[in-house]
Amino acid sequence: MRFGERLARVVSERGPLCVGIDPHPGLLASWGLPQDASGLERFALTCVEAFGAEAAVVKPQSAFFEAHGSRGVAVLERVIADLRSAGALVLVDAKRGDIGSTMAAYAAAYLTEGSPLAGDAVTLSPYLGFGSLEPALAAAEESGRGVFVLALTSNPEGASVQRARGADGVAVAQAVVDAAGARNAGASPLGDVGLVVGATVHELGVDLSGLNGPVLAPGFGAQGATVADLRRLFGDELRGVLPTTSRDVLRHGPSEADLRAATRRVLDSFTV
Ligand SMILES: O=c1ccn([C@@H]2O[C@H](COP(=O)(O)O)[C@@H](O)[C@H]2O)c(=O)[nH]1
Repeated sequence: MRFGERLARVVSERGPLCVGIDPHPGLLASWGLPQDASGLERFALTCVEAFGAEAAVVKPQSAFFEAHGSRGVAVLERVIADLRSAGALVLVDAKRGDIGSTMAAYAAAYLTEGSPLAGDAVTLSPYLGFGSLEPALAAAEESGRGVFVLALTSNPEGASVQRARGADGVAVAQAVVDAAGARNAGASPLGDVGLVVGATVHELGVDLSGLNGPVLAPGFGAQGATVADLRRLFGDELRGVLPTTSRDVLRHGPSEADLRAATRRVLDSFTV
């Protein structure tokens, strides 16, 4: 089954929430864990136990695993496998983007069946040109996986690039939306090429009506966005919108029960 189909199914079963696993050094400290790969592993596996069977999508942030070197990457590989066994879709947040020939190697790592770093989807940066992502888009299609391409990121610095207009007058972010929509044309219920649109942005300023794909909306809690922002940006019809939060749930650890309860509270806030 394609990624868009699997996503629609798991969201209908579990609700529209993505929870991030972001093992910040400060969180390791507040959970009473050592600042090494063993602390990282304990942190991440606690998350798997707490919400791997709750959240529709879980998003390990690759940077925090890479920061621990090869042992950290080995932990990420285990986390990906364990989350998939728990029934969550795994979105590896690695924000890869490079010239096409190098993208092919990233595609082999993150989007190819049998690779230990391949979850269900990966985040990509289109700022070497959307066309440079072609090897990843092709690999995702081939293996039934998905991608989430940065369109409007949640950080304030993103606007200077993403809101800029090309010679044709079209904003860079709108061009990304349109390119993603073209890849998703005709797919049902959702295409496999999603976008990242931060819930913190002041106004949407792009037309998502032709996307026909999922939208990952980061920025809740720690970055200040609220459920009201979600409705303001995307309207009451949130089909395909996947709010994501990391620290706002993770600060409730290390108790698995408290992490699970926080996950449920956040999900309820989106669905009431
Ligand atoms: O525009 C973007 C794209 C990705 N992120 C990532 O999401 C999480 C957010 O963590 P919080 O603790 O909920 O702030 C993090 O991994 C970011 O790298 C984003 O925030 N904005």
